[in-house]
Amino acid sequence: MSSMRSKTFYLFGLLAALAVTLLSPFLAYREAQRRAYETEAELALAYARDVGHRTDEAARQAFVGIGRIKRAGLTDCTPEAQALMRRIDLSSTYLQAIGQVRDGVIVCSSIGSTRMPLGDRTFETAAGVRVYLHVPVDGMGPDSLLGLERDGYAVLIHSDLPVDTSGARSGISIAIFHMDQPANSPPAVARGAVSPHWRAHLRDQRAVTFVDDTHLVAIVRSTKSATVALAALPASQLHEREKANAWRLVPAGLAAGLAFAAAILLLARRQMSIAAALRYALRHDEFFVVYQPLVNLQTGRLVGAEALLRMRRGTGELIGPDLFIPIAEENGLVGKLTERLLSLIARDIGMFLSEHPDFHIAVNIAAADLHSENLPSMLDDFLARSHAGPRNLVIEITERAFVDPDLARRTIARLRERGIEVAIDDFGTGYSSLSQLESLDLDLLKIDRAFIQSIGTGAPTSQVVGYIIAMAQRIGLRMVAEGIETEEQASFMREHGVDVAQGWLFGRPMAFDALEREYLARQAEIAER
Ligand SMILES: Nc1nc2c(ncn2[C@@H]2O[C@H](COP(=O)(O)O[C@H]3[C@@H](O)[C@H](n4cnc5c(=O)[nH]c(N)nc54)O[C@@H]3COP(=O)(O)O)[C@@H](O)[C@H]2O)c(=O)[nH]1
Repeated sequence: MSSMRSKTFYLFGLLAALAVTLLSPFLAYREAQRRAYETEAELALAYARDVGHRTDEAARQAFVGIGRIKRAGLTDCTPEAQALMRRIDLSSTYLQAIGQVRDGVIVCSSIGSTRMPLGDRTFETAAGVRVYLHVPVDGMGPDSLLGLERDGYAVLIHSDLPVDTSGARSGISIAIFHMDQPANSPPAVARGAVSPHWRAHLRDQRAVTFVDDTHLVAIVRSTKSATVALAALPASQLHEREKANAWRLVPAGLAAGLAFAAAILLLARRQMSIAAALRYALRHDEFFVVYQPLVNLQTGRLVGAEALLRMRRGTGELIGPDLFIPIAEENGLVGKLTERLLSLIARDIGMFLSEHPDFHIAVNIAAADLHSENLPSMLDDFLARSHAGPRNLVIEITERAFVDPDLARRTIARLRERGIEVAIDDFGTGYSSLSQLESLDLDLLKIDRAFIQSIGTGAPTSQVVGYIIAMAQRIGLRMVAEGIETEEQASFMREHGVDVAQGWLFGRPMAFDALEREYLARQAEIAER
């Protein structure tokens, strides 16, 4: 069953690796397309904005010019009026001519007294501006000049000026529409192929980009005049850029995908090989136990030790419980490990516990142990073999192991009936609430290392340790502070009424012989005081 689980895990790893390998070129290609679109659309928008600015500037010059003549009150084609028209014309960059209009004909202008018919009016804007898109002038094409007439005056603008974006991409199409032109009518001014239907894509937006069959189109609405400017790049240029991006990104994506897939496979294989190594280690006695001192913070006495399992492979490689306990749990091996742990402790300690009834060994058990019917009898066996009393043993259960609180409560009750004390380990890292904690009927609470390390740092979690202590005191739990590394942390705990501490300040996990020597040395030191 357990080897079945690791095989399933490996199979999942294999499938995940395959999916990543197949997906990565596809995702890289999508990314190449996205980036190409982003770059080309940005470029088209820049052209459209440039055309929009030119259009606004041309309109501004036209209406400022007309306004100046009107304000001067020079209504007839007097020499002063024509001189003013010339000055306006010369000082503007977009106007070809400005003149006075009568019945659709310029009767005099900045370029003289030659009469110039404006031709057929194309449309009239809501603001009362008459727009002539094809002003007929001898020697110029029909679409060369654009006329704008208001209040009896007109300006002529060369149609190329607003749409002449120098240095523009080859194949670019540019157009200007007036908002008052009927839908689907051709643009007011255009360069290159422009579909009248593109304008409808803008709807109520300020700017829009889209791709149709032939072009990538950008349309921008002016904030200053009732016009929209459009720039369209050939779709073939977009596809060229997609291809260029894809040549760079797809191999990189594939390489990253393969590396990721290899990492998944390696992890899956390692999981499988650790599971296999665990089974082998159980058969070939590759486990040993180290003991970390538990010290009374008031007296300095060594009151117990936490037993911590280690695995040393035949190659000498040391594997820590952080790695093998979760894999043992996944592979249904944790019960066997706990059994081995207890028998190793019994072998290490000999008669020590029976000779030191005040000393206890703290043993970690996993969720599966908590739910196992065998646990109490396993502990009874251990106590009997060690000639120890129930007070010589403390069971540490992590908060995360309480997956089934009712079952946990029953097991805890069975242990406490025997006189074995039970501690909640790593408190604060799970989701136990105060009421849950109370209902579990525990003896001890181990404050997690993470909270201890935040003491004196000013981090938000540094407050939490005070709340945990107050809560434990309120429900009558004794406390053990784990991971004490500095004198400051130890003093904090002492001052806050925490009885027992564990951590590198007092000693790292060690062999039982070393622990025994440490115990005797401390006892002698205390006796001498
Ligand atoms: N179910 C079982 N779980 C076990 C068993 N043996 C260990 N474990 C659990 O594995 C986790 C890692 O344990 P370990 O690598 O042994 O680390 C312990 C200490 O070495 C470490 N520690 C102690 N003091 C300090 C310190 O001052 N600084 C620091 N950085 N680390 C310190 O903490 C670990 C003990 O933690 P805890 O048990 O929460 O008191 C760990 O979760 C073990 O519980 C086993 O046999 N079965």
